[in-house]
Amino acid sequence: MTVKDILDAIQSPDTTPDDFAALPLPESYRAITVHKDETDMFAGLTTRDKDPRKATHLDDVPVPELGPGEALVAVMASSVNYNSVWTSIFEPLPTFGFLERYGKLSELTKRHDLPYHIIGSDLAGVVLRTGPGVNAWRPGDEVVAHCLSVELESSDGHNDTMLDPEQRIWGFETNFGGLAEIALVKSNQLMPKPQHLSWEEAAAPGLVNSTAYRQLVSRNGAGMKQGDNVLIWGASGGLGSYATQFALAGGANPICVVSSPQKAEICRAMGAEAIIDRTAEDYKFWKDEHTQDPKEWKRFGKRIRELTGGEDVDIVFEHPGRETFGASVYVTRKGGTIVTCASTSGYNHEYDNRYLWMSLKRIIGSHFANYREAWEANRLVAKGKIHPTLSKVYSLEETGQAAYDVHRNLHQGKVGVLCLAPEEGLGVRDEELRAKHVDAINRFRNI
Ligand SMILES: C/C=C/C(=O)SCCNC(=O)CCNC(=O)[C@H](O)C(C)(C)COP(=O)(O)OP(=O)(O)OC[C@H]1O[C@@H](n2cnc3c(N)ncnc32)[C@H](O)[C@@H]1OP(=O)(O)O
Ligand SMILES: NC(=O)C1=CN([C@@H]2O[C@H](COP(=O)(O)OP(=O)(O)OC[C@H]3O[C@@H](n4cnc5c(N)ncnc54)[C@H](OP(=O)(O)O)[C@@H]3O)[C@@H](O)[C@H]2O)C=CC1
Repeated sequence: MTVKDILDAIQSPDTTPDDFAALPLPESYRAITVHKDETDMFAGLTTRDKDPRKATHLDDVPVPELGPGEALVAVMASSVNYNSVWTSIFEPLPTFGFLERYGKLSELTKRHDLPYHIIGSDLAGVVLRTGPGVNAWRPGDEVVAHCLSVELESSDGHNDTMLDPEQRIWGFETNFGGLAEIALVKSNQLMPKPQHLSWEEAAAPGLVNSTAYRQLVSRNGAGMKQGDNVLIWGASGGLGSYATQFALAGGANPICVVSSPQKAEICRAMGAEAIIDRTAEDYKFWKDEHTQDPKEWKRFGKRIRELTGGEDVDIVFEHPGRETFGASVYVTRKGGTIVTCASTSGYNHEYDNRYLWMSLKRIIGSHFANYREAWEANRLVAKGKIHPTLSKVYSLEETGQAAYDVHRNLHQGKVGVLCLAPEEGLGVRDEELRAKHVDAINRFRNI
């Protein structure tokens, strides 16, 4: 039995759930990994010069043992997220420390502590096997997986599963991730695959869509409402392309920050009107490595007021971090919210706290999404209200290049990866819904 037999079963319209359940598992499968004995390979290089193409490998790995509450999924397609960039440049920490810590939790979690880390936090595919105690899913189900892994043995996580002390991001802080032909997930990561999308389209939104939903829409995040002015950094990037769609679909007014006319055009095509090209307008929030320039914050704020008819922003959707955070705090309106989920340009932020406390602003930390939030975000995709922002698709062998593109900000929206799927465009089950939205689905393609 090889993965090819699994692919044949998936591609045959006659395969029944019982047939899937009876398929023997292969001994090994191909997966994108980083290696524990290579975590020092970039010593002395700047972050920019660390090259994911050098650290990622395509390895044959054994199929992991399936535990209670878990599922093995045949991965048709995945996508590159920035967390895989972090893993593959070993910043801010090598992810093997996370695997070691997880491995200490129980006999079963020891499986994750390996000298290789199979990365990737998105997938679209087909359930192959479910472990004891899984009743909601069965072999043959076409699924996507969100990336929240929780144990939920402590009471702490039972109001909001993101607060579980054993909360981890699958494929980043756990092993057996989605950039592979087979993945191991907990069954409470599974969600129905949107039927009008191909495998690679369905795999693209997952992580960023769920994150943007919690960060911007959910009451656990900024709780955006109709009419809010929302400043969105990187508005055509991974997170930003979903934040922009949520703002527009929710009756808010996105102010989209991008770095090229091409990206400005994509935002316009999504329906945004207020757009700032940060490169053309040449904002320099930092005079040097240690000193910010409040005059530049003010120039940026004036530009926002020009675009909004004199209003300041209710919400800033933050993730660039150190480079932009001072400006983000400054331009937020009295009583407004800065909601942050990342620090791409540096995690030691500086801002003038007078503008925070005197104007009663709030900074909210947000991280991924709980199952319910991920489910709601996926439901919006399945209903054709939010669309994938897939621009380019790579083969599994080319994942290093795909991660390099994201690291160097050469990409638009999301970058997809074909795992078992032999070509793009497969897996669409609802042609009618697709036809209704096909232009929006293809908006980011090949630009
Ligand atoms: C979905 C996609 C998401 C993304 O893309 S996010 C972007 C990518 N992710 C990242 O860049 C994050 C990477 N993660 C990290 O950098 C680290 O993960 C953290 C800095 C977040 C945490 O570091 P750590 O070393 O795991 O945690 P500590 O809090 O420093 O814990 C170490 C020891 O310190 C103890 N400790 C924690 N809080 C306190 C406290 N308040 N007072 C005293 N001690 C404390 C702990 O218990 C533990 O102890 P003991 O080593 O003995 O187990
Ligand atoms: N905590 C969580 O749950 C999550 C955290 N993240 C983190 O969020 C960050 C962004 O992820 P994602 O959106 O997928 O990445 P992308 O690279 O796809 O998009 C980010 C965009 O931000 C803009 N940007 C980058 N650097 C700067 C800067 N210095 N100043 C202003 N704008 C900048 C760029 O847009 P442009 O050049 O057009 O301005 C870029 O396209 C990453 O660090 C990632 O790890 C992501 C998902 C979940």
